[in-house]
Amino acid sequence: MKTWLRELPKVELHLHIEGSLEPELMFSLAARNNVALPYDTVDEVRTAYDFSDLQSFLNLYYQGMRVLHTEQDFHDLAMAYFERAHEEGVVHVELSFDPQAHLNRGVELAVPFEGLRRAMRDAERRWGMTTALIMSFLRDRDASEAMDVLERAAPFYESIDAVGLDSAEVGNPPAKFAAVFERAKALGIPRVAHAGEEGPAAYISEALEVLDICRIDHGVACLQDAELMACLRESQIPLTVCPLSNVRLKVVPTMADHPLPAMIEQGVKVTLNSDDPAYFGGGVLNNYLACFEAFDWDRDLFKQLAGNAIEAAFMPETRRSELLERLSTC
Ligand code: HPA
Ligand SMILES: [Zn+2]
Repeated sequence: MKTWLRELPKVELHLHIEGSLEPELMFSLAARNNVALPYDTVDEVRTAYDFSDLQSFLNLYYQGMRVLHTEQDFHDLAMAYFERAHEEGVVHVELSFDPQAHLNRGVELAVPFEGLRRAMRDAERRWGMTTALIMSFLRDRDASEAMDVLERAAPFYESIDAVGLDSAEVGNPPAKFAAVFERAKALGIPRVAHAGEEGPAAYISEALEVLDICRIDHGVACLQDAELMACLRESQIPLTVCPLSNVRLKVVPTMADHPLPAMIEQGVKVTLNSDDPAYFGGGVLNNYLACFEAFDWDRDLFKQLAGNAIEAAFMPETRRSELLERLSTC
């Protein structure tokens, strides 16, 4: 099954590229850019990755990304991830990044855009891997800052496949960003948002109603609300679920407690993703394997989930047909 899962053509829809920064690369970029780290060894970094909730993770996530300064740094970060993903049988990656977390420490918008875009072109050339780019807003900062970033990103609109919403959820409901998402819609940019990770089911409903999103990131709180469940079942809006992330951030106590089986049983369109692979125990394949170990799912179910991700992806229809065809022969 492990070999079969590796060979299954997998699509990743929920990946924070800054969360793919492995400690080894963190040290080499720190040396390259003369950034002091509060750790002496790679092992010390890994030991620090013991989180009690989303905020305790975010503190280290924002600290770690301070080693990223140049276009080349963002390129190298993304290429290192694409190479690992390729080895895991991932054929399409939708990576999100947090421009505000870089702007706020003096790294201009063009730096991540150009570094990531170059890596995306290189991944396509080297492995035939297709990719999409999601520009995410930090929900724990003012909406006016997000609006400003959206306007300043005008030279890069051709490079943006969607906008997203991430960071500390509780107390920062989707409606706070209504105007920003309305502006993105007017610009013709698709929209996704984290909702129902640590926050309540009401945030998922609000994100759907107020932000007019086409995908929900996480969404694991949906079972709290029967009306929302009926809406998710009928609309078949995709949810990008990240099971290992949910365990590491104590959204659920263990894999065995994860709501994924109940969500699938009740007809919700779910996909499996890694979120922040360097911090949460691995990439997409490890998330598939963890589900196999916890739930003993059969090949048909994994094919259904991989197919959901292909259907939910931002990709040309020719590529979608090609991947669905490949999946059907697995
Ligand atoms: O898991 C996450 N949740 C919210 N924001 C994030 N930003 C990076 N990872 C995450
Ligand atoms: Zn996320």
